[in-house]
Amino acid sequence: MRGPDWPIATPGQAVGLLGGSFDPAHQGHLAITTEAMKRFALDRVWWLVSPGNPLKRDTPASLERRVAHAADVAHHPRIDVTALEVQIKARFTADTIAALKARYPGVRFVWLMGSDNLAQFHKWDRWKSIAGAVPIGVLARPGHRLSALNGTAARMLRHSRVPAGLLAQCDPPAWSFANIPMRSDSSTALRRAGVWKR
Ligand SMILES: Nc1ncnc2c1ncn2[C@@H]1O[C@H](COP(=O)(O)OP(=O)(O)OP(=O)(O)O)[C@@H](O)[C@H]1O
Ligand SMILES: O=C(O)c1ccc[n+]([C@@H]2O[C@H](COP(=O)([O-])O)[C@@H](O)[C@H]2O)c1
Repeated sequence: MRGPDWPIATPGQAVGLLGGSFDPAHQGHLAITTEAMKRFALDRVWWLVSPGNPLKRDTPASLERRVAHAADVAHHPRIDVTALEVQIKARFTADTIAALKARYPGVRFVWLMGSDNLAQFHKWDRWKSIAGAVPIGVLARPGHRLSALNGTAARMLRHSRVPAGLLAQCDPPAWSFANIPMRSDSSTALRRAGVWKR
């Protein structure tokens, strides 16, 4: 885990950004990250442990605890666990992406999300400008495949769908859907099972 410093990326590198509450991080996060690296040809993935999802009402566990636990789960040489949105002072993804693109010119950022988030994407703040700013890699999640592919965002962006292997090199708007072996892990289930207490 990198503390308050900034992760390293050099121009031309393809860096996936997996934003999330990570309340707590789980094996599903790790699995989609390693699949995303392979399928979307990413050099690294940064986990952005968010101060709070603007669409969620519940208060998550403390950021410090979530980051520390995520760093334990993401034991991988090409994953950086960060709290960059605190450093950037951004709550909305559109602002996070704008700040990272300004700070890392020439780095090819790809926004990653599970397909549950694609189904909701049209409700995000400035979602069209996000789609115009970075390629988006979507990873299949149980129960959210068809709803995502038939949802508002997927339909409006239907002409921008590209093959997974080309995604990171495409200029946005560009998105790709990876039909990975699906995993049922979820933070909600871990909280409900009492494995993680807020
Ligand atoms: N099992 C999974 N399969 C595919 N994508 C996943 C999976 N778990 C999490 N994701 C994706 O990882 C990102 C971060 O997820 P998040 O931290 O909210 O975990 P979560 O398990 O979805 O949490 P919660 O149950 O609290 O909503 C989101 O884009 C989410 O869609
Ligand atoms: O910017 C938005 O409007 C927005 C709305 C919903 C979710 N997000 C981001 O999507 C990521 C996944 O959120 P979550 O809480 O489902 O893990 C995380 O980085 C959030 O900040 C962003």
